[in-house]
Amino acid sequence: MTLSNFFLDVRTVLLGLFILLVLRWFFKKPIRNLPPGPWRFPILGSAPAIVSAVWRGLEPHDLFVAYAAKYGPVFRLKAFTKTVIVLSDYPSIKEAFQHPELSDRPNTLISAVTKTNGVVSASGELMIELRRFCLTVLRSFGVGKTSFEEKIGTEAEELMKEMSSFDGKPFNPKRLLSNAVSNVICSVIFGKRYEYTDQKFQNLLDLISRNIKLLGAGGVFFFIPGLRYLPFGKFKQMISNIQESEKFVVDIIEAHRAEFDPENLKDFVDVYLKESQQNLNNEPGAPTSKSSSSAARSHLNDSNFVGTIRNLFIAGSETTATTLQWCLLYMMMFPEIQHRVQAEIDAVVGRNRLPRMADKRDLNFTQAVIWEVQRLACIAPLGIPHTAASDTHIHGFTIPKGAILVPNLWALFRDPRVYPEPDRFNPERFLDSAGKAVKPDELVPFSVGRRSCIGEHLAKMELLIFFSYFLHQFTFKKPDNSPPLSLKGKGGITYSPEPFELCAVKRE
Ligand code: HEM
Repeated sequence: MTLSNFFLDVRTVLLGLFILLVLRWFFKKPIRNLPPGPWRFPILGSAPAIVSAVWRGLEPHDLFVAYAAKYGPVFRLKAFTKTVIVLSDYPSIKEAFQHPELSDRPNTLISAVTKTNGVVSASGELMIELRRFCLTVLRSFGVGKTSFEEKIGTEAEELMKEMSSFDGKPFNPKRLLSNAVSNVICSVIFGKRYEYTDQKFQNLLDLISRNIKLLGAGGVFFFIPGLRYLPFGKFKQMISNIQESEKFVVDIIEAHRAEFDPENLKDFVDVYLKESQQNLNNEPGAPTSKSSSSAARSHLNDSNFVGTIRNLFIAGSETTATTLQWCLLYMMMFPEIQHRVQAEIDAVVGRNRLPRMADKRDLNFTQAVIWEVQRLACIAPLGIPHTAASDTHIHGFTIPKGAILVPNLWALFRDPRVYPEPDRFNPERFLDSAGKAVKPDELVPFSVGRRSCIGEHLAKMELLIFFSYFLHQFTFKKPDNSPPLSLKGKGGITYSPEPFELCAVKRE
C-alpha cells in the first residue's frame, strides 16, 4: 500500500466514525424528563462552553451559578458522551446524595494509573465495606473522640514554635500548615510524624499540592481516566506525580510489613496488614480462619487498601490545611474580627493555658468565624462527583444510568435566600439572639448523605484547635510593602488562596 493510500484509508475510517457518532446523536432514543440545560454541541457537548469560560477567567462553579439562574437548581450538561447533572440547592443535593442509587463514583484518573480503588473512588458494595472499615479503624485509634485533641494540640504547638522562629518577620504559611495537618493523619495511618526539615516529606507535600492544581478547576481531569495516554507535558507530569506519591505509600506499607507484629497493632497500616493476612487465610482452600468478620468483608483486597491509605493521607492533609490558610488570610483582611476572636478566647480560656475542646461551647464567635470562612472560601466548590448506578428519579427529573452528579456547593453557600448579602464576610450571621453559634442545615462543607466526608469529626476538631491556638498566641498581619491581599482563590481539586505571606506577631 502506498503512503497516500494509507492516509486515504485513515481519513475514510475517521470520516466513517464521525458520521456514525453524528447519526447516533440524532437517532438515539430520547430519555424522557431529563433536567433542562444549555444547548450542547454534537459530540463535544458542553465542553467548549466550559473551556471558553475557564479561558475567560471564570471558574466552572461560577459558570454553573449562571446556568442555575437560567435553568433551575437541577440542570444538565454533556461532557462528550457523558451526561452531567449539576445540583445547585440544598434540597436537590440532599435528595440525590441520600439516594442509594446515586452514591457510586465515576472512574478516576488516579485509579486508572495506580490500578487501585481506594475508598474515595470505590462504588457499590466495595464502597460500603471500605467506608465501614475506615470509620471503625479510625475510631479505634481515637479519631474524632475528645481524647484525640491532645495529638492535634501537640502538632499545633510544634507548628507555633516554627511560626515563632520567624520572629514576626514575613513567611508563607502554606508548607508549615500542610506539614502540621498531615502529621495528624500520618500519626494515625503510618504511626509517625515528619519533621519540618524532612526533605523527602516536604517534596511529597509539594508534589501533592502541585497535582491538586494540575488536576484542573474543580478537579475536572481527575474524572477523565483516558488522559493518562496523552503525551502532553501537563498530563505526563500529573501521572508521574501520582506514581511518585503512590511509591511513598507503598514503601511505608512494605516497611510496616517487615516489622509487623499482629499482637501489637500501632496504626491503620498495621490493621490493614492483619486484615489482609486474615483474608488470605479465608481464601478457598486455605485453612479456616477464626475471623468471621474478615470473611464477611469479601471485597477488601490489597489494592483497595493501598488506594484507601493513599486517599486518607491526601484527603486528610490538603483539605484542612487549605481551610486553615483561608482562616489566616481572612483574619489579616478583617483585623477587627481577628481582635474579636482573640477577645473571646481570652475571656473564655484566659492567658495561662491553651484552648481545649471543652471550651468549644463558649467559643461561639470563634466557631462562627470558622463556619463563615468555610462558607466563603468553599474549598471543595464542586464537591466530589457521584454517578448514577441505574435510571433514577429525583426532584421530578430522570437521572439516567451512568450520569455524573456534581454538587455546586459554591452556589449553595452563596444562596441569598439562606445567606442574605452572601458575598459579605459576616460571622454574625451564625449567632442567634443569645449569641450562640447555630449552623444552618445548608452549610455542608463536608457534603451530605451516603458519601459524606469520612474525616468530618477529625477536621472540625483540627480547625477549632489549630485556629484557636493560633489566635491565642499570635496576631496575624499583612507584611508592610507586600502585594495587596486577595480573597480570590485558584481552582484545582481544592480551591486554594493565591500564595501569600504573613507576619505572626507573638501576643503578650
Ligand atoms: C476541612 C476539611 C475537609 C473538607 C472540607 C472535606 C470535604 C469533603 C467532601 C466535600 C467530600 C465529598 C463527599 C461526597 O462525595 O459527597 C469528602 C470526602 C472524603 N473525605 Fe473529606 N473533607 C475534609 C477533611 C477530611 C479529612 C481530615 C479526612 C481524613 C480522614 C477526609 C477524608 C475523606 C474521605 C476518605 C472522603 C471520601 C468518602 C467517600 O468517598 O465515601 N476528609 N470530604
